[in-house]
Amino acid sequence: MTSTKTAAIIVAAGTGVRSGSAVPKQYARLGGKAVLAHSYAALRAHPAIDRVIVVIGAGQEASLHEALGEVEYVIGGATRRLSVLAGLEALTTSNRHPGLVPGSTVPRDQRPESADTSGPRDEPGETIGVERVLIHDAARPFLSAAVIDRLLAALDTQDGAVPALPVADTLARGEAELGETVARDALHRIQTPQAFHFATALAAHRGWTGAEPTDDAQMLRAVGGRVALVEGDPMLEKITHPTDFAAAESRLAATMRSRTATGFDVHRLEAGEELWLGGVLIPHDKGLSGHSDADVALHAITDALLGTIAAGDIGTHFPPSDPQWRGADSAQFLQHAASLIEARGGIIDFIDLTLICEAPKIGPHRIAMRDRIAELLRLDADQVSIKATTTERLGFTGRGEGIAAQAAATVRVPGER
Ligand SMILES: Nc1ccn([C@@H]2O[C@H](COP(=O)(O)OP(=O)(O)OP(=O)(O)O)[C@@H](O)[C@H]2O)c(=O)n1
Ligand SMILES: C[C@](O)(CO)[C@H](O)COP(=O)(O)O
Repeated sequence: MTSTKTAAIIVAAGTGVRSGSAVPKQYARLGGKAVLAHSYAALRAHPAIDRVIVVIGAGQEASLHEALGEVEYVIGGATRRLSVLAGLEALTTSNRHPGLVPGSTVPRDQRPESADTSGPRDEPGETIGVERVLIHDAARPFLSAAVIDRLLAALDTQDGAVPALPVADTLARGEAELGETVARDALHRIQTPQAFHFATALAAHRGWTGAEPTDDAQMLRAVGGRVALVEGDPMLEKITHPTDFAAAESRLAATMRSRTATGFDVHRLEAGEELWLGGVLIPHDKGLSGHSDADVALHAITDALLGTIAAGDIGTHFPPSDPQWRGADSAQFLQHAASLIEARGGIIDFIDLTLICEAPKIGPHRIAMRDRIAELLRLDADQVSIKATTTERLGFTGRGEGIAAQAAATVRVPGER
């Protein structure tokens, strides 16, 4: 039994018709990663949120995996409301396995049309202690911790809370001809995440019989819930139309600061060892010895990544004296460094690696290494560069006693907001 107090649902099951994007807009790239990856990272990184579930469309599993790796998800429905309901129902179960499906607590006639109900579930009616839930559009990628803080604070006294922005333009009715002007003082632009006490949100969704709502807060109000308005954020604009992507890129660029750092590592070549380089096993008469699997390339890149956020070096996080790292796969060190950057809202832009050795020849393995490093860091292949050089038979690399690697990493991290 888990004890989730505050959970988040990201609805990402839409097809994004209005965006004109070739792929559903939540999987389109923004600042080097999927739109959804920004929303997910923001919720995952918040210390008060202990469970995040993504609601995806049927058949979007591969896109989700490419964007986020292994995460908890559920299949949504034909409308945003039904997708939210699928997420809420999933939170009534304790099973957190990726691919979790909605539980049997949903009356048959209220189940999301596309929901697969064949998977694991808990007993009907069970709730597992989720007290608060944040419901967020994947299509609103730039979510700050400050907005989440304001929403959760408002839940101390209210049933729900939504981020709101004032309306700056004159508002009027009319079709082709201008009709009456609408007073804008009491109007707001409502964003997500929308925060609720879980049981209230679940009841409101399960019992909904009205016309298709545009958000969750109006469903809360329909059952008598009080919903607070908290200060929204212009960064939280939803990506809806084609021009919104360029606007989002500009907003992102304005808040991010570029950082570059380097990493350097050397390991000894010895007979009887495997040769792991760049996450690839390379046939050679000698292999590298030392910390973990001694993948000098991944170690140099890990140090470069850690350097971009001033988070020490590989030894700080994985001390060589700790026996648990003996023979370990260095891929986990690389991914740990990437996860620290992601937790700070950072984006990895580019990796450049130079291997320094007389043998083996790196050329035949360059593509495999590039693709493996890109896969581990969830980058495109053209964001990873691999070069090699000899030292003209000079020094320890020239004598074939060891291999050296130097790496540079460029990332963008959020500035002050
Ligand atoms: N059946 C649906 C429809 C929408 N959404 C999600 O709800 C959020 C807000 O909806 P919207 O911006 O309207 O997204 P789409 O429905 O994908 O866009 P469009 O209406 O242009 O097709 C998006 O993150 C979208 O993925 C969902 O989970 N399930
Ligand atoms: C939920 C929402 O983002 C709040 O502003 C909005 O209502 C979604 O509307 P859409 O028509 O589904 O994009």
